[in-house]
Amino acid sequence: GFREDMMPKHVAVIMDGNARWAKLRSLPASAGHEAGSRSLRELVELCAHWGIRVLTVFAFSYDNWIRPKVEVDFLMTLFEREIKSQLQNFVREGIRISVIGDSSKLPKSLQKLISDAEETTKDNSRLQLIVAVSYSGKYDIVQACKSIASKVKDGVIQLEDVGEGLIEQELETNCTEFPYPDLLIRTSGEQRVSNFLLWQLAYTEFFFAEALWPDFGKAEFVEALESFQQRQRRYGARR
Ligand SMILES: CC(C)CCOP(=O)(O)OP(=O)(O)O
Ligand SMILES: [Mg+2]
Repeated sequence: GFREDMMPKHVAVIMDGNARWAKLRSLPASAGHEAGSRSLRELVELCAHWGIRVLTVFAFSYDNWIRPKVEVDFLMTLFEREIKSQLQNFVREGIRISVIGDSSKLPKSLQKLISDAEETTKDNSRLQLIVAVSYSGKYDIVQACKSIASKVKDGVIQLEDVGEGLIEQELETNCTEFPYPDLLIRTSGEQRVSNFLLWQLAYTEFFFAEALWPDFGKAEFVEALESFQQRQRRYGARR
């Protein structure tokens, strides 16, 4: 079993395998994404129950825009439906929702829904759910560099002010007091980062699960947490 007093503060998840899950059942990808949304609801509940402070999920990468329009449109409507249906639950449970990524490409209605949901839940402090939508880790670092460069150019900050803390403040994960995931889980057997969080994963423990995302439930999450608690994190020191 795992110890509830040694929980990771911040868990990040690359939710992968929805389409394969659907294909195995001769269903369309949309059925896989529907099933995947149920997995996410369950994981949010478990994280809140176990006192995990931040859960960051990769819901749609910037690269996913190249998918068939019918699938992208479905995912956008799924995001809207899920935010609408979960908002009161988040308010009741003390869950804050934040969205990171290039929102300019999202439907205007979804952009509005996101900013309203972020505003409505901004003071909730039990669990922060950060949903990466149209997100790219490299883009996040580029936009932070541009912001810092323009501040130096305008004399707002000096060159010697540029350090890890300033970059942390300029990245899109500046919406949380715990920007560095302790544990990254990727499902479906893939073992890569896929341009998710990059700077933030500097000392993160990785756990790769064989389960397809719709099949990732409590038992699979417990297995990842137990593995995490076996790890001896050294941050560069000798054993
Ligand atoms: C959009 C993203 C959460 C979808 C994850 O599942 P997927 O569509 O990549 O599924 P496959 O890896 O099985 O193709
Ligand atoms: Mg995939």
